[in-house]
Amino acid sequence: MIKAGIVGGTGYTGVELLRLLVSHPEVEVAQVTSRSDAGIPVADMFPSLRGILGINFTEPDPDALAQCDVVFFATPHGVAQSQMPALIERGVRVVDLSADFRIRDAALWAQWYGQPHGCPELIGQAVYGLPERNRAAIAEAQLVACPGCYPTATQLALLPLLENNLVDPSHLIANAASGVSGAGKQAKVANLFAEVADSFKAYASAGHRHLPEIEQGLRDAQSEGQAPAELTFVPHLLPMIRGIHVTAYATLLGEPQDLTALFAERYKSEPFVDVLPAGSHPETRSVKSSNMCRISVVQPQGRDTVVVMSVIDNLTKGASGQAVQNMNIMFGFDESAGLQAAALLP
Ligand SMILES: NC(=O)C1=CN([C@@H]2O[C@H](COP(=O)(O)OP(=O)(O)OC[C@H]3O[C@@H](n4cnc5c(N)ncnc54)[C@H](OP(=O)(O)O)[C@@H]3O)[C@@H](O)[C@H]2O)C=CC1
Ligand SMILES: CC(=O)N[C@@H](CCC(=O)OP(=O)(O)O)C(=O)O
Repeated sequence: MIKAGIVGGTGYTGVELLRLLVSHPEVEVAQVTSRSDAGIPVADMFPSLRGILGINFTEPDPDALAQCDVVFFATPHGVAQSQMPALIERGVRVVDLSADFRIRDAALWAQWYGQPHGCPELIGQAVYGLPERNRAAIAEAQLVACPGCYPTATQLALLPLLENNLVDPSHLIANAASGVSGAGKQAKVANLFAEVADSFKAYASAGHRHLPEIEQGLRDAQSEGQAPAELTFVPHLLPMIRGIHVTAYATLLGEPQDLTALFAERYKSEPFVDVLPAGSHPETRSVKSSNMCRISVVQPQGRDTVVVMSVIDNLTKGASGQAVQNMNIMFGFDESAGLQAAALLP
């Protein structure tokens, strides 16, 4: 058994980590932090954990967290940058769910996140935690930067096309839609029930902070000599709690081929990517509370366009489930340990 700590245990990704880790066969949840609720039993805030987890929230304290084998940061951007170095120094392995270490260029990070990077010296150590691309490096890493929710769904939809140089990389498009839990638990008028429950809108269409992260991942997958991947990315807010649906569009180069078969071959050994039969339309409810990404590929007849749809749960494969998957890889556990549950339907 390893001891795990969670910094930011009261938020949406924090409680999703708790849900997954309390039934993980190799993990004891040893510390769960909250500055606002320190001293309160975790199960008082989350009654679904009554009788399952008997510890209290604590203040984030590096000395106490350093007793853990792994610490998850489920905190807003900027927090891991300041609190993580004390743990890295002491040999603790860290899985960061925030965007702090996802982008390799500190200046680019500062530009999109509106603040200077607080710990540029650790960026080079961080491994981008998309197992479908970086499994071997994740296994060796001390610091894993989990991908964002939109970047997970979008990259899994487009990577096979770019890895095989099958599409024009300079005109990629992704329309994405997320449930409201993607915005986190902190109170904001824009996320009130009456503001979101009966409406649908795009946001950040001129440039969302996930764009540089997605383009970095897509460019890493390209072979040398190709024009760098450029994406038009438009996120939308869906009137539901959890789930992401991405529809990606690209222009095919070369002769037509069976792209569903190509995607199925690419992901055949992946425990958490399911390529659906051609003509399917993946539904967010088919992945709700599960770590699965479901993908379908459409080739409209007589066109040189390919459309790829992908769905994930933003809190599971888009955040905490992928964080647990990364921990499993880092510690040599079965990659699916604690993650086998099927989706909640309907
Ligand atoms: N929601 C989602 O779908 C996804 C979120 N993420 C990322 O994961 C991270 C967490 O997101 P989410 O759970 O939604 O956020 P929430 O706002 O729901 O929760 C944030 C948590 O961090 C704690 N916290 C805030 N400031 C500090 C601080 N300075 N030091 C220590 N703890 C702090 C809060 O507790 P307290 O204030 O009591 O200490 C709270 O528990 C974010 O970086 C987010 O962008 C990634 C993928 C998807
Ligand atoms: C609906 C909503 O607001 N979604 C968030 C993205 C989700 C998220 O938390 O982003 P990270 O994965 O980078 O942490 C947003 O658009 O900023």
